Amino acid sequence: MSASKTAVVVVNLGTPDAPTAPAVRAYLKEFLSDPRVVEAPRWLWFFVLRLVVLPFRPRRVARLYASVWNEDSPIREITERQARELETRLGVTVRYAMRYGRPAMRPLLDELAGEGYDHLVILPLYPQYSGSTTGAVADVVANWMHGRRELPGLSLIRDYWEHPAWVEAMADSIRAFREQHGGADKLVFSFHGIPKEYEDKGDRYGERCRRSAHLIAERLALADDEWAITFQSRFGPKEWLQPYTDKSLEAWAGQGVRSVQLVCPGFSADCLETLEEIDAENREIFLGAGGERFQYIPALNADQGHIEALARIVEENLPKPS
Ligand SMILES: C=CC1=C(C)c2cc3[nH]c(cc4nc(cc5[nH]c(cc1n2)c(C)c5CCC(=O)O)C(CCC(=O)O)=C4C)c(C)c3C=C
Ligand SMILES: [Fe+2]
Ligand SMILES: [Fe+2]
Repeated sequence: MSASKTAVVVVNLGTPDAPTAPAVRAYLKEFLSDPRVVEAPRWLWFFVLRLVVLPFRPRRVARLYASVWNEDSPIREITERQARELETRLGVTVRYAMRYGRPAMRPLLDELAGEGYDHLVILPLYPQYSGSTTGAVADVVANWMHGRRELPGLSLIRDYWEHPAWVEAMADSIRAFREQHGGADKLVFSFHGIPKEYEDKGDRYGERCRRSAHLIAERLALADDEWAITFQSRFGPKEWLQPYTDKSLEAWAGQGVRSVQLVCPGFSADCLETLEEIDAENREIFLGAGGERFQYIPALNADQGHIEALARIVEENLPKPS
């Protein structure tokens, strides 16, 4: 047999095709129907999704998407650039897909198999593993493999929050921002939340986020009172991981914290959740509650330091030459 032919597949969460209510509705229907994302009893969620969420949320969310949309959705534009730059750096085929919406994972896996790739390195672009994100990417790969006669070799990069190259890239990016703009009373590490119940049932995502922030803060030699961890993006009436980003900002402003810098180390690309929820909504909350200066430190996106870190992480997962 000839030497193995490897492709890297980078995957991010997903996004609608357009910033319009019908496109957002189609996207949210696919996304929120995944039991990895919403674990409510199926029969109950079937009705709540169709009668409560999908008739109302898409119109509001489409407006938010429109406020951050460029030629395309930022998360798709950035993921595409990341894949292109990673391919140049690695000298190995790198393609990208979205877990929900387009470009979808399954047709890409079919295409790669058809092109004779017999080893796939799957890199979900979530530094901290959660069943609701990376687990959902793994499901697609597992379902795709089910029943196939010829299987490729497979490396699934489960997470990389502890990898020194990634920690260093995060710290370098924060340091560079602070060298240019100065510091703030508080540096806030804001992570996307998950329902508290998922943690109670064994998802250790929250612990990974906390340890992740500690590693970055340690690298920046920050004192304990100079930084904090919060969780954003609550959805639905149940409790999510705490402390909440919006409530914390409000409370700090009331306690005399004048300036904050927010960074979101769980997001490898800027998207609706960082550009709108953090940089617009939470900015307004903090300044409205008496804060004086709010700065958002962008995600690592396609920065050279990020590409270099991802390349090193992938290299450790490439098959050894025979
Ligand atoms: C309802 C449950 C949700 C869970 C659990 C969840 C986990 C989770 N999500 C991300 C990353 C992203 N989420 C994004 C958008 C988004 N997330 C949810 C819900 C859950 N997320 C919704 C409903 C939406 C869509 C917007 C909205 O209707 O409010 C995005 C942005 C995508 C974009 O198009 O820009 C990202 C990225 C993580 C990391 C995570 C758990 C670890
Ligand atoms: Fe989300
Ligand atoms: Fe959000």
